[in-house]
Amino acid sequence: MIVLGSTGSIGVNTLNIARKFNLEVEVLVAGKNIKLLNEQIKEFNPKKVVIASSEDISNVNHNDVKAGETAILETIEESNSNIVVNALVGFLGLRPTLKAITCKKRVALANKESLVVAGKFIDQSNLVAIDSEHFGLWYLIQDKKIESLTITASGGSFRDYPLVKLKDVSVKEALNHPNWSMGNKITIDSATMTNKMFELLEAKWLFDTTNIDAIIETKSLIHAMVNFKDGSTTAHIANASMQLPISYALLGRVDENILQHIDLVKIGSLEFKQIEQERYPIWKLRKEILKNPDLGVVLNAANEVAVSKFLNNEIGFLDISKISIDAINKFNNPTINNIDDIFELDKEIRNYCGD
Ligand SMILES: NC(=O)C1=CN([C@@H]2O[C@H](COP(=O)(O)OP(=O)(O)OC[C@H]3O[C@@H](n4cnc5c(N)ncnc54)[C@H](OP(=O)(O)O)[C@@H]3O)[C@@H](O)[C@H]2O)C=CC1
Ligand SMILES: CC(=O)[C@@H](O)[C@H](O)COP(=O)(O)O
Ligand SMILES: [Mn+2]
Repeated sequence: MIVLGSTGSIGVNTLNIARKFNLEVEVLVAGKNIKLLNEQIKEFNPKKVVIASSEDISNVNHNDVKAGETAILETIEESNSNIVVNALVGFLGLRPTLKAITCKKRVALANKESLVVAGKFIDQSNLVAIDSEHFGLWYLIQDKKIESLTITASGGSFRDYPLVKLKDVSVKEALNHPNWSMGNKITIDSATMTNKMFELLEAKWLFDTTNIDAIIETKSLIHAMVNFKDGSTTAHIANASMQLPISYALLGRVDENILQHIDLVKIGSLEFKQIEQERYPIWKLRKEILKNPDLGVVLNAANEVAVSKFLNNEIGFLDISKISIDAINKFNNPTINNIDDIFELDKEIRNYCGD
């Protein structure tokens, strides 16, 4: 397989599954974490390696190392592997997703931003999403009449903070997710609830419905629920680990044990809450965005600029959602007729948001 983003949270979990099931790793793609990449090279012996910047090539212990986005695309094209795990973060993941599809490879897609911005142009016939909630939905959906889908949110790092404190929170506090250990960008997206907005769009494209909502389940043990026409609701319950969704994406079917079952008696109780707009202002956009999914391009670009500024201590936490909402108000009716329009609009919005 090809692992794009091998040194990240999903990348490392993917390699844990590759180790467990003895899967061959043909290509590793990473960014700046050369130390971890070298350890992965030693263990998995890939044929090719691609990194973000040519400056780091001499530090990589491999004789076939290339750098940059074009090298990622060429390497996908030249590889023999049938499966591409896309665990890159952000808009950067879109071109590799499109390339892997064009090359008729199976795409194990953690890079949800690909679907958020370009869902309507993405051929899903050989694509599996790696996202805990969507895995849960897939697991639950059966051949019965469905009324609606529900995904859960943890509520993120500031779920229990007094609202008045939110304007002064630090980057360190924002990166302290209550239940999941993930990369920085998605952890901030969880804290603003933008991750859940992305996931509604992701679900819209994956399951072809806008009859989908989210609620907070504070322990992240229930990942998704399906409400059937007959009045029953089923829930997907599993420990908070990405190893199960990744295993299914890589293997198709899993009969071995991957996770420990949850001991409900030990857990004792679960708590559910509404997603409140006062704490998560981005949630005001929910109906508008589901009605016009092309707005995913606007939300994604503005959010990427804002999250990067926040992580660099250039703006406060509450400014992230303000920047996204402002961009949605400004570009409220985008025209997207083809994939090139997405790249154009993405650039325009980044400019507008001061990238
Ligand atoms: N983490 C999770 O549990 C979940 C994540 N996702 C989605 O999966 C995707 C990945 O998330 P996550 O693993 O948390 O993110 P991380 O930030 O942990 O990992 C991102 C990976 O991309 C690499 N990378 C970044 N920039 C470049 C570049 N220019 N060229 C090559 N490689 C690059 C990083 O390299 P390096 O670190 O070496 O710089 C790292 O390997 C996101 O879209 C996220 O929304 C979805 C569900 C759950
Ligand atoms: C693990 C996973 O799928 C993440 O997308 C997770 O859902 C993030 O947590 P939040 O529920 O806080 O957004
Ligand atoms: Mn998720």
